[in-house]
Amino acid sequence: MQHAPLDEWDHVQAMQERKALHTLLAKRQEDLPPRRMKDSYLEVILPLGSQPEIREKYLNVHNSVRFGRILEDLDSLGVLICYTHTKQEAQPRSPLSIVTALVDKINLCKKIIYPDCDIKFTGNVSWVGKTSMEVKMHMLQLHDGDYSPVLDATFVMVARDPENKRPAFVNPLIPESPEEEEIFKQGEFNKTKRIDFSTASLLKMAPTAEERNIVHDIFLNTLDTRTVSFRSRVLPPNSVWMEDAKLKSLQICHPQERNIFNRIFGGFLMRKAFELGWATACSCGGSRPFIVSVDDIMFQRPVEVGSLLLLSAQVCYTEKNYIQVRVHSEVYDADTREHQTTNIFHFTFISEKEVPRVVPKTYGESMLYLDGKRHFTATVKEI
Ligand SMILES: CCCCCC(=O)SCCNC(=O)CCNC(=O)[C@H](O)C(C)(C)COP(=O)(O)OP(=O)(O)OC[C@H]1O[C@@H](n2cnc3c(N)ncnc32)[C@H](O)[C@@H]1OP(=O)(O)O
Repeated sequence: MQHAPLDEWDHVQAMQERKALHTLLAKRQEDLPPRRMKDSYLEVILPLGSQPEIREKYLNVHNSVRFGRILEDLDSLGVLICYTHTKQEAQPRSPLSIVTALVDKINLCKKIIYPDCDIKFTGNVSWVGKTSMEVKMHMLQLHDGDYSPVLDATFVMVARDPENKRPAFVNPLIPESPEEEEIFKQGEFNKTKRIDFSTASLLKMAPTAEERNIVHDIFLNTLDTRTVSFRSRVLPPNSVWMEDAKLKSLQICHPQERNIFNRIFGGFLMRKAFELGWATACSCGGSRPFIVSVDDIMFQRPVEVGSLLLLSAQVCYTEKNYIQVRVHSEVYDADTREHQTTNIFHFTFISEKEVPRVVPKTYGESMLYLDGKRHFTATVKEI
């Protein structure tokens, strides 16, 4: 007789139980009671100052807080806020499976997060579509009796049915004041902006005339004036070829990292991608990089337990002390030998020292360079 491993059996059983929750789903969004922004507002304290025993998990070797751990906490809080928004008092359990679809933006206004001061997270649902919810979160840290801001984050979560197969409706959101109307409108605007940005993607459209000139100038700058051959390329001073500014890693996705739907946690994926991105920025820049901004992390596909997760980090663009890193993650199915992209991450770092310029050699690298430049320019406008 064959036995299913105990943990797997637990999840099979849990999924069977979740199937029964289908009857609790709303048929139309209008059947769900509207919510206010304050209905989903949550405040959570991470007591790093008052409970030293939890510090170890958060500590990095520079005696500050590991940003990857903060990404995990933001992901969990975002999901909790969405469950609060969609909570029905009469239902003992929520029929919804809420998943992270996108990290729109995380902007940091502090370079260092201290490992021995309490942290406060706050957040609420700021915009709602039919099945998606935008969540705005803030993180503050306690110094001399006052909480001061560290970062602002915007995530998009999507509600799915109990088996995580189809989208499910969420409660409408009603803004209550002119300020809330403004926040709601911003959510609407963010949605359009995301569509525009992805339509103009360099994977779908040719670069603009200005961008083409940039690429051509870089190309001319790398030609060997002695041979005047397209084939021999020379690296300009204070520069590094893009092909030498990348790192790869492999993760085996163990059951320990799964969420209640038996898929890998978005927060875990973000932490792993961030840490590889940081290491790449560190080895390219030659000094300690600090995270400034995270943007446009799309969770295109869930990552199954047991997957082989391949992460590739590439420095795409540098300017003065800034380093723009793109991390591509894909799962490899050893049985079918197929690769599938699951996420693309964009991180902006600032280094202690000025960093070398990265130089693309191929057309594909040039497109990554321009994409990195676009992300960097959008980030710098906001910070
Ligand atoms: C408690 C445990 C959970 C913890 C959280 C996690 O760790 S979750 C684990 C990490 N995340 C994941 O594994 C998710 C992987 N991705 C997916 O499964 C899928 O890509 C997805 C469910 C997010 C979206 O799938 P589809 O694009 O097929 O969905 P569909 O077209 O029906 O759209 C559903 C709603 O999502 C919105 N939507 C979809 N992709 C979006 C994106 N990138 N940015 C913004 N919004 C998006 C749509 O506008 C729509 O909203 P409207 O209907 O409002 O117009």
